[in-house]
Amino acid sequence: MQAIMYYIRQLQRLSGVKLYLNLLGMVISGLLESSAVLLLVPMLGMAGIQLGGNAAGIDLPMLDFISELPQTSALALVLGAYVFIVLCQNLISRFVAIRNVDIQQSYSRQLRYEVYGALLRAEWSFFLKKRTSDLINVMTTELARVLAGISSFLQFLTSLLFTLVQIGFAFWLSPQMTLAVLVCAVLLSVFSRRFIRKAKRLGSRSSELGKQYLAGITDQLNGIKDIKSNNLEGSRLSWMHEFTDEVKKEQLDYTRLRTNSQLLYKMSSTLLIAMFIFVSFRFLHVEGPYLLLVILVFARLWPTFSSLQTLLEQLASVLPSFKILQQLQEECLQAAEHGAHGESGAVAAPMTLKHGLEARDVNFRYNPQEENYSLRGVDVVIPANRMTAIVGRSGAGKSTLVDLLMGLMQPESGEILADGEPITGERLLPYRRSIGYVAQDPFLYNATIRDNLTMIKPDASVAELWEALEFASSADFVRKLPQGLDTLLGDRGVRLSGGERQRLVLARAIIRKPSILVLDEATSALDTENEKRIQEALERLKATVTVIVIAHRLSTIRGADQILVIDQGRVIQQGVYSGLASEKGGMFSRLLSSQEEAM
Ligand SMILES: Nc1ncnc2c1ncn2[C@@H]1O[C@H](COP(=O)(O)OP(=O)(O)OP(=O)(O)O)[C@@H](O)[C@H]1O
Repeated sequence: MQAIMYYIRQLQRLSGVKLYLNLLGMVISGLLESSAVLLLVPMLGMAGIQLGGNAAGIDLPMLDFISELPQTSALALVLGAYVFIVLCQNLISRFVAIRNVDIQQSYSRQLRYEVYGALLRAEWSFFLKKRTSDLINVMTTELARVLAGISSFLQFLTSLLFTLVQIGFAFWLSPQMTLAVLVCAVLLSVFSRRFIRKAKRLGSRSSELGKQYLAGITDQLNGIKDIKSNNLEGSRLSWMHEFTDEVKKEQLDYTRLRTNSQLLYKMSSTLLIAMFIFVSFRFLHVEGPYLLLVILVFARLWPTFSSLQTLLEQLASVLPSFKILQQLQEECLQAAEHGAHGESGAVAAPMTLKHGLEARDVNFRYNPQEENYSLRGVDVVIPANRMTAIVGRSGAGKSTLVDLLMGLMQPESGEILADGEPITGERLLPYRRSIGYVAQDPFLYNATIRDNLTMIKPDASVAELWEALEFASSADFVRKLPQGLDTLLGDRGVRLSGGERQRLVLARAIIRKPSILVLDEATSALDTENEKRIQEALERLKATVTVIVIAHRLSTIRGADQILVIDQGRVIQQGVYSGLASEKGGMFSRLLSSQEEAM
């Protein structure tokens, strides 16, 4: 309940008085509906059924004048009033329904924006610990369930107010009857608490199933090539079969729960009406009109209790989603990067690296509970406007060092300095803005080539776009594409080869004219000719840009000003290509000879 209240308070802050006006509108609508029903009393009276008078305990002096009118005029008046009240009630209902959607959609927009903003502000290590599919699940399914829950909560509040109005009317018609109905309702609600507890349990199961489904299906569709080439279709289908069976069971359980609780309310209402009529008739000897009143009070009141119960069950079933969303927001807040973009989304101006980067006695491990460190006592200086290459065996710690140098993660101990100052706090984002990065697995958005490039520099001119493409040796193939810069990439557009993707990502990294360019295996998928052209371009660039490359193909780093050799998280050799190659028995010369043997 605490989690629900957290989001309701947010909604209240966002919608302010509008929310209360809407609730008031709902109450007025309820009042009008009840008074329309109340008009049945004189109408029935005119039709010869005497509900008024002492027998039924109803006194409507304000309607006495009707009986003094000629019968036709009286009937026309009553019917006209009835139509007018129903019209007003419906107009208010319509207005309230539209306002409700307005309030809920504004809040939905705000909540999505807030949660996504919190996610984007979280540091990189937060994402390393999370499954992407779990985050997608929270951003889609769980968030939608929370919004549906808020809608149920507002409906619950409205129904509650409406029920109070109905109780007021019923009390006026017959206090004893109303009290009796209320006592029965309270007894039943105590008994129905187990339905609510069960709905909550089913809600948790439903959330867990949703999470599992998204994780499974994302994993399998990402690995579809592996599935097809290894002929795993059958086993994947049986996974789907088992999973859908679980979903079916869960849905059936929830439907059973809902229908059981509805059955209980319906049967109890029928039984109670029968009992009241029997007792009134047999022992209290009351008249027919009073019996009609019993039915009227029950018929108006009992469905509102029943709908309150349904709404409570709905609310209980989405309660776990409120907790999941709140937990994610709290985790994001704890993992927020210092100086991360504020609400306005304003971006920091990039810094220019003048002297260089330094890792000072850096130790790092991904999991503080584990003994193994990915980096140990790393002490290196990376001079500005030079090319530094990082080499080593697979799993040596190259990408980890680069991630720390980019300020994506913070060392467990030691410091990363840019021009002698730690890259923490307010300096982090301006520093990160000064970096152009090309990852091992180049990522392009499902958008046009132009959009992919201008995403990094929105004000880039066409000439600048082509300059970056020339640099990355991709201008020729982009020119040949049917729509050139406006060619759509990705699932719905052109599929590029691994090498073409790498070159486009390199063009994107360079377009901002970064002060630091980080290439993590960025030319691994290129043919020799394109790789050579990029090497030459990098050679020209390094006078003005600090270039850091991770390379497996050692032939590509001959021109590097400095090579760092890493093994088991330590920097074990440092120097220029020729010097390291001549250190016999060293790791670098061993890597070199194993590559020469492989050629
Ligand atoms: N997200 C992670 N969580 C836990 N351990 C990790 C994670 N990423 C890397 N490691 C571990 O840290 C060590 C260094 O990994 P890193 O990716 O830096 O190596 P690398 O030299 O870049 O390897 P490769 O050349 O294969 O990319 C490895 O032992 C690896 O298992």
